[in-house]
Parts: sequence; C-alpha cells; structure tokens
Amino acid sequence: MAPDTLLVAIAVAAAAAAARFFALPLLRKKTTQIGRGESFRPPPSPPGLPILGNLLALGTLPHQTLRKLAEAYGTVMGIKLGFVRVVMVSSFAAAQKFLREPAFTNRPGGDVTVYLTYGQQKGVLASEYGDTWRESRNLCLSHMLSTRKIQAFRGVRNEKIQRLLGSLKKAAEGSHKPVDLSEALASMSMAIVCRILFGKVHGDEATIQKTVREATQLAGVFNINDYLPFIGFLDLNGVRRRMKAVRRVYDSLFEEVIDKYCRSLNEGVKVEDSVIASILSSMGTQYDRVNLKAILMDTITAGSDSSAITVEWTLSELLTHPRVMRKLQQELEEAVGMDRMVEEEDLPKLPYLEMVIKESMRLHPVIPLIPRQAREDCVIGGFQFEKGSQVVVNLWAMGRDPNEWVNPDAFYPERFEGSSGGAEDRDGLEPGFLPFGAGNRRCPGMQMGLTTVRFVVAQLVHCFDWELPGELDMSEKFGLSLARAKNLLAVPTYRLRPGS
Ligand code: HEM
Repeated sequence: MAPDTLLVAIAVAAAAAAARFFALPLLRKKTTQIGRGESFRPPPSPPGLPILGNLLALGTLPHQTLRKLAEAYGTVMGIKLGFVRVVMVSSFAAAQKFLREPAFTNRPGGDVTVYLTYGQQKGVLASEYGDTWRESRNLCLSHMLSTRKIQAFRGVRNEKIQRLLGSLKKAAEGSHKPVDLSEALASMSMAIVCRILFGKVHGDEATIQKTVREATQLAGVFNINDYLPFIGFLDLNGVRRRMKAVRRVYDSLFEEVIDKYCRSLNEGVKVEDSVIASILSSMGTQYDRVNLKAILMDTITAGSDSSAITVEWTLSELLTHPRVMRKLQQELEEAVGMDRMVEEEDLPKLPYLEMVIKESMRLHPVIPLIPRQAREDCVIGGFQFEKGSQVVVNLWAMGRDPNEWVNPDAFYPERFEGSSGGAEDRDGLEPGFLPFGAGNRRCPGMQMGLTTVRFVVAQLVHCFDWELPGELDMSEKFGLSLARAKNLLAVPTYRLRPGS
C-alpha cells in the first residue's frame, strides 16, 4: 500500500464515522461473506482496526507481511480490507484448489478494472469469465501466443536481443563502467512486445515503457478507494487520477495504430506481420474496436515487464552466486562453444539453465499475488464462499514455504534436478510452485515469456562475464509485478573468442 496511507486513514476515520451510519447496510451486501452456513467456519483472521480492518498493516511489501501473518493465522486466512473480506491463500495445496476451482474464475473489479482496462466485458485480464473472455483469450493465443506464432516472431526476438548484445559489447570494450541492466532489459522487452503487437507502426517506446511501469505499479496498489468505496470519489491517494492518465496515453496510442493499419489494409498496402495486422485482416470489418484495444492493453501490460523482471532477478541471483554462474557458463561452453552466440535451438540442450530459471521464479515470482473472485457460491476446503468473494493467492509465500522446500530462502537450482522438464510442465507446476498461475485463467503467455527469458539469460551469461560494482541490494518494489527496488548495475566483459 502507498506510504500516504496514514494521512488517508486520518481523513478516512472522520469521513467513515459519518458515512458508516448511512452506507454500511448497503455495503454489507457487497462485502465478501465467509462461513455463513451453520456447519462452516470462517478462516482464522488477524485482529484489525475498526472500519479499516487490516489495511494499514499491509505496509509497502504486502506479500511479505501477509506471509508473516499466515505463519500465525494459517495458510488459508481471512483479512479485512476496509469493508471487503479477502481470503489469503499461501500454501500450494490450497492454492491449487482455489485457482482450479471453476467458480473462482473472475477477477475482482474496482478502480483497476474501471480505469486501467476497458472494463469487465472486454479483453482478457479483467474480463468476466464467459464468452467475451474466451474469445479474447483465443484471439491472443491464435494471433500471438501459439507455438506457431512464437516461432514466427523468432526473428523479432533475435533482432532486439542482438541489438542489446551489441550495445553491451561496446560497453565492455569501453571504459569498464557499470551498465544499467534493468533499464536495458526493460527497453529490449518492450521493443519485442511493441514490434510483435504493432509492427513498426508505433510511437515512442520510452513513453510506452513508462506508461506500462506506471500501470503495473498502480494495478498492484491496495487501493483504499476499492475498500472504502463511499469515499472513493474523493480519490484521496490520487490513484484514480493517475490511472486515468495512463488510460489516456494507452488509448491514444491504440487509436493511432489501429487507424494506420485500417488505412493500409483498406488501401491494399502490404504491412509487416504483427498482432494488429493479423487480427484486423482475419476479422475484416467485423472486429470490435474496444475489444481490440483491450487485448492490446492487456498483452502490453502483462507481457512486456514480466519477462524483463524475471531475467533481472535471475541475473541478480547469478551475480551473487558465483558457483551457479560458473556452472551455467560451463554448460553453455559445452553445448554452444566459445566461437558463437546462443541460438534458440540450443535452449533444449541446457537443463541447468532451466533449473536456474525455475529457482529464480520460485524466489521471485513476477506476479506475487494472484487475485480471483467467485462468480458463484462454492465450498472449498470446508469454507463457504458466496458469489463475489475475493481470494488472493500469495505465490511469493508459496515459493518460500518451509513445508514444501528444504532451506527455502537459499538459491539452489539443483533442487530441481531430475524434475520432469521445463517450468511449463503440468500447467507451470512444480511441487509447491505456480509461477504462471493455474486453472482456466492461468497465464496464456507462458510459452512466449519462457522462450524470451531462457534466450536472454543464456545470451547474457554466455557472451559476458559480469562484475558487480559493490554489494547487491536485493530489495523488492511491490506492484502487480514484483520488480527490483534498485536497478541492477554490472560491468560486462566479453568472453567469446574474438570475431564471434
Ligand atoms: C515470465 C513471464 C510471465 C509470467 C511469470 C506470467 C505470470 C502470470 C500469472 C501468474 C498470471 C495470473 C494467472 C492466474 O490467474 O492463474 C498471468 C496472467 C496473464 N498473463 Fe502472464 N506471465 C508472463 C508472461 C506473459 C506474456 C509474455 C503475456 C502476453 C504477451 C502474458 C499475458 C497474460 C494474460 C493476458 C493474463 C490474464 C489471463 C486471464 O485472466 O485469462 N503473460 N500471467
């Protein structure tokens, strides 16, 4: 939650005292109800403040606070955020049940849905489970995320990664100064996603990147407007205002690009392969413009930062674990040799790389908290949920659960030795490990995300030795995506044979 919460709370306490009398009966109907049936009990809950409940206790790193609370109150625990009750789940066994439960296939509404997406009837990310969601998800899969499309966009990935390697090589030949890897990875990832979505017809990538960062930051905020809706119109923390600004930037970008493509297609001008071109030419005049904008917004928000952040954390762990770095470099030397860079075909020959990436995603899940909402009444694990109940699965806590993992805080890729294959096996499942979620709403971009992450990590580790300028701060910055709090800086030295 934003640090301004205390100020907000003071204002809220005063407003709430008055509002309570009028608003409470109305709000109670909307509030999540747990354990209402006689034979059902509610999950244990930590005590909270009147009105605000546990909102203030979440702090700036809610995933960590919630893990601590779960140690005391259990891995299925109720918390109260203003007037909304939310069930927090932090064990693998319980997470499986909730994420795979057909009733828990909606996302909660609130400001994010209203201002940061095109609503619950459009797109994928925030869309209500049903026909529109299914059609939009299928459009994403067939025009962007299928195995065939991932192969088709391989040239794009290669071109953008080569550009990054070229600039790093230049830096390595130069003054032995640290490069900002966080920035470089974010730009590269954004360039890949923009090129795939929009072709060459798009605006300034730096502005889009800033907008995506702001969107993922805002989407992760425990937003007081959602939990105390009767004061939402005051927008005390300014979140709504910032969300509207993000939506405006996105919307004008999408309008411009769609217009350009429509003109080209109408005039019979050949356009390069891109998601927009592909959707527009397959649907002709039948396409729903708002739905197309929603799909673009969802994929750019969910798809660009996620891969960059995963690579960043993986490199951070490798740089602070020289034994693992050396072992991975050895694997690359044997599989690829020192005379050339890595190619995508090399990836299946790199089992240790796979273990390293899994271990990094276990400790640093890009999406630390997965939100879901019940679309009908259901009973799970002895608890009863009414339609509209909210559940949040804490992937970060699951990855560090001592009941699932030996020495859970240690970075030790060998723990995955002998596991059945890639992290995408069985819905992205390894015991205790769900980095892409599960069930009907699991991540549709898993294969594309993993392909990029594997390829970039392999190249950076194979082509360069890395040196940290000082001790590496591993603090996190909470948002919809869990990024590094401080950018990753490191000094590269080119390690392939000259001329390669
Ligand atoms: C390393 C990379 C990635 C990670 C770790 C990741 C993780 C996740 C997770 C945990 C969810 C929530 C799943 C659930 O509710 O069970 C999700 C949803 C989603 N992801 Fe990803 N993701 C990645 C890359 C991508 C990419 C590249 C795209 C597309 C370009 C993408 C598009 C989406 C979409 C559209 C959803 C919403 C699915 C729905 O609600 O039906 N993701 N992702």
